[in-house]
Amino acid sequence: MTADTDRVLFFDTTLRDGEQALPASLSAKEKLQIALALERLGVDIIEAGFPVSSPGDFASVKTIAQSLRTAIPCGLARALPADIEACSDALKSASRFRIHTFIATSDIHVNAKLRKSQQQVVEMAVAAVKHARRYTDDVEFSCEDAGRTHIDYLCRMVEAAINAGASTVNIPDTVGYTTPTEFAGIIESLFNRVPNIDNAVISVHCHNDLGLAVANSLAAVEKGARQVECTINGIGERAGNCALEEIAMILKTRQSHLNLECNIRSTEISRTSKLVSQLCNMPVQANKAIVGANAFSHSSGIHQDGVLKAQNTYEIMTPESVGINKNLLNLTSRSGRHVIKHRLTELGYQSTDYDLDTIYQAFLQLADKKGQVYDYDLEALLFFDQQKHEQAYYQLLYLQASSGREVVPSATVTLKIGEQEKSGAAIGNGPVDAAFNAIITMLGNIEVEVVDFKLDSKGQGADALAQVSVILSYKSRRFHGIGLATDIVEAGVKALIYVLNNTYVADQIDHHKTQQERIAGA
Ligand SMILES: CC(=O)SCCNC(=O)CCNC(=O)[C@H](O)C(C)(C)COP(=O)(O)OP(=O)(O)OC[C@H]1O[C@@H](n2cnc3c(N)ncnc32)[C@H](O)[C@@H]1OP(=O)(O)O
Ligand SMILES: CC(C)C(=O)C(=O)O
Repeated sequence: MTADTDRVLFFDTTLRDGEQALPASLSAKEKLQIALALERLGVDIIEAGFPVSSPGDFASVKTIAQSLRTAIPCGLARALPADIEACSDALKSASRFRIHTFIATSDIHVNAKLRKSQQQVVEMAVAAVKHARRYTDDVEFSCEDAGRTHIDYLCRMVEAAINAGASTVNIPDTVGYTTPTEFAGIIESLFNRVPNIDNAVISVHCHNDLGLAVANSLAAVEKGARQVECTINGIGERAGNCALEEIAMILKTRQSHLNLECNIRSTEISRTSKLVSQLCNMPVQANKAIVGANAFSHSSGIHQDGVLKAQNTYEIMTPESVGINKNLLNLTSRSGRHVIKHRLTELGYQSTDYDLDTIYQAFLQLADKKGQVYDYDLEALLFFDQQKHEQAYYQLLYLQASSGREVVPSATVTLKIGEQEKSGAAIGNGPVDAAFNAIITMLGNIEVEVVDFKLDSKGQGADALAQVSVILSYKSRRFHGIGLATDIVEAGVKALIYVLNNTYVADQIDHHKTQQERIAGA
């Protein structure tokens, strides 16, 4: 395969380099599922495995080779006849396929690992490429650890591999050692010094040991490399490989600057990333570029306001472009009024339904306690609007409750009742009961009876808001009140105070009526 000058080929090695580093191996069915997803994503070449390594890998490379329609299947082989033959056997049912053979070229690897001379390694490389060419025209040769290889020897290797028939020559930064300028320099030197370089596509395969895999791949592409080897979510040996989604979105987002194209259908990125993450049991960090849970979410008021006014203030690409439905505006204590209003509008509330400042203050208090505030929290705040009792007759000033195994539950409560402050303490069969007993004792000769108490969780998880609903019997009538808090005891006490205020208001109305009747009767 040859590359257009302005097109970068995507060689995905999720199933080979990525799979090497998994905590548990993938089943053949899972590998096929990933291969088909990669094809749908628009990957040009899929490295499906290392056929000589095990019967299982051989079989799964074979199945993938039989199943792909547009992507070219590829297998990896050391510069050894048996590896190359296994590769060819696994791939040969495909109408076209690539054999990828490699040998290390850095002094460290040649001397310490291969224990051969440079001349022997060149000879092995040439023999391997020629051997692979017996089975296919599409042969890729890699100079393992090229990033740490002396440039003169690297030029010699690349020239020899191309002469032997390699149509793609890959320059791996196997241990992620180089910096972008250095790596760009290596690629530039190869283009300047290798006489037959135009007869092959130059590829790069960068590892992420220093977090530079994507930067190094981009630097190489800017110097003329036209194939990038990458993996979904950047998985791979040690710190992983160049992340496909990142390099693809760089090419797309900065197209006018780079003038390069690729076949990747970016709207498939999110789906493919999730599939690989799930099947490989490799969670994606939230702040990972492109596919992290936070990649298209905004959490601070100034950003949220900006994005609501014009999305491109804080988004250089749209979530839709990578297959994500829409951005997320997280409600936290760093959020501002604009986003609260926006979210309430989305939830169907009109600005006349609430007082924004009041809701915002309640939201901040909750956000400081909870961190993230969800839609259901916001609706609960709006609906129950605890603030309306701020000037009420009964107000909660202090609450402390204790309970536990082998502990007698007790509570201390301070209330403002009219103009007076009153405190009380009591025990109960639980902390809520103790707090209720403390309050009811403080009421003196006002006789109330709790006839119903219901506890509900507003939201999911252990940090959900507690919502308590209390029905009180007072003067043969029933009164209802609701309380909402992150703390169950506080929610209960708030509900009781709410309902006590209702009884107080009822008394006032009765008193007013009696007075009116007296005036009318006089
Ligand atoms: C940079 C990379 O990611 S390269 C790919 C790495 N991936 C893998 O290794 C996964 C698949 N590997 C395997 O299943 C096994 O390692 C096998 C089947 C390939 C080999 O297994 P074994 O024969 O038991 O050898 P082992 O893995 O212990 O050692 C590797 C041997 O290959 C040699 N070797 C390493 N690379 C090459 C190469 N490119 N060409 C020829 N020989 C090589 C080593 O020098 C060593 O040889 P020695 O036994 O003469 O010392
Ligand atoms: C086999 C080669 C391409 C490799 O995986 C590496 O050098 O990291």
